[in-house]
Amino acid sequence: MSNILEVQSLSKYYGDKAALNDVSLDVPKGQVFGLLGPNGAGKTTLIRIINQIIDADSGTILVNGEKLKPSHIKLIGYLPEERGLYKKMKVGEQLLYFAQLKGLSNADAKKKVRSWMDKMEIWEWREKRIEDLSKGMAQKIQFIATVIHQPNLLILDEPFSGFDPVNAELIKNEILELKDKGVSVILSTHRMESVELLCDHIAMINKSRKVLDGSIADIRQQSKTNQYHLKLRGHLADHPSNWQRVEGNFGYEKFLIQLNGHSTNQVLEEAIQFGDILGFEEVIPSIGEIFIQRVKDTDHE
Ligand SMILES: Nc1ncnc2c1ncn2[C@@H]1O[C@H](COP(=O)(O)OP(=O)(O)OP(=O)(O)O)[C@@H](O)[C@H]1O
Repeated sequence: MSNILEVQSLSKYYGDKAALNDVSLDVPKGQVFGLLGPNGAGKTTLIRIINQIIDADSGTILVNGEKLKPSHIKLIGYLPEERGLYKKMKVGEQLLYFAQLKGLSNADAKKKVRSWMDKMEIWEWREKRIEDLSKGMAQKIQFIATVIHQPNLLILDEPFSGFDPVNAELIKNEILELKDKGVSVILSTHRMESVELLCDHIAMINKSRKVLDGSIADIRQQSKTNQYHLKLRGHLADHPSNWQRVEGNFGYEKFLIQLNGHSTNQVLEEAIQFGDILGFEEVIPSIGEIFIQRVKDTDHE
């Protein structure tokens, strides 16, 4: 599979403080790529360099195998964390303006504005000024402004902020629909449940360096620690000392068990003696848990 974006040994300093330190990553075509990291890690700096808002001190960026150049801006749709709409401008005019700015003809821009506004069921807002919209409504307009010119690469910085759960779901589905059409997406967010739902691949930056990179499936598999959850019916008067009780209500008890050289069958043979087994499954850390662990690990390195 080819990459839409390749970042090679990118560094950026503010004074003598590194915002990005020798960061390299490949964004595969047609995937949702999660760019994660704690506050101040360097994500926005990287995104701004890709969008040619600021320059790197060293390193290279390739878009579709070509060195980053001004004409690439039209291939990219960027939703910045700080939204930038003109407050006094009317919704319809504003979307037309953004579409034309990104190279669409007047006729094409009009068609696209109409179809996106219909799709999002907001055509009746076209005469409203941005300053008269709620935060969530304005976010919808900003999302349309980001995708209206049919970019090949979408860079979305916290795209769900300000949305209620219904609209967040709508935006999530739009992102997946765009992915189905072949659009590549870089998603930067602190919402780990969105990362699990949407991303195929993630990279994590901590303190200006890349500290994790891989497919979600591989990263979760590699983060396993040989632990299992065992659920038994009822209330147990006694249990082995190496079982850690993690939950117990509603007529069952749940334990965390570290295999420690035993096989899963051996654990189950022992468990049968304590009661009716309701469940037994491997503990696979969530991306949120992996994130926290990785930050702790690399903070101490
Ligand atoms: N214009 C600037 N001048 C000086 N330092 C800056 C500037 N922009 C960013 N930095 C510093 O660079 C580092 C990386 O910041 P950046 O905004 O890229 O982080 P981030 O990962 O996007 O964080 P967040 O999740 O909080 O948005 C931080 O230490 C920040 O203080």
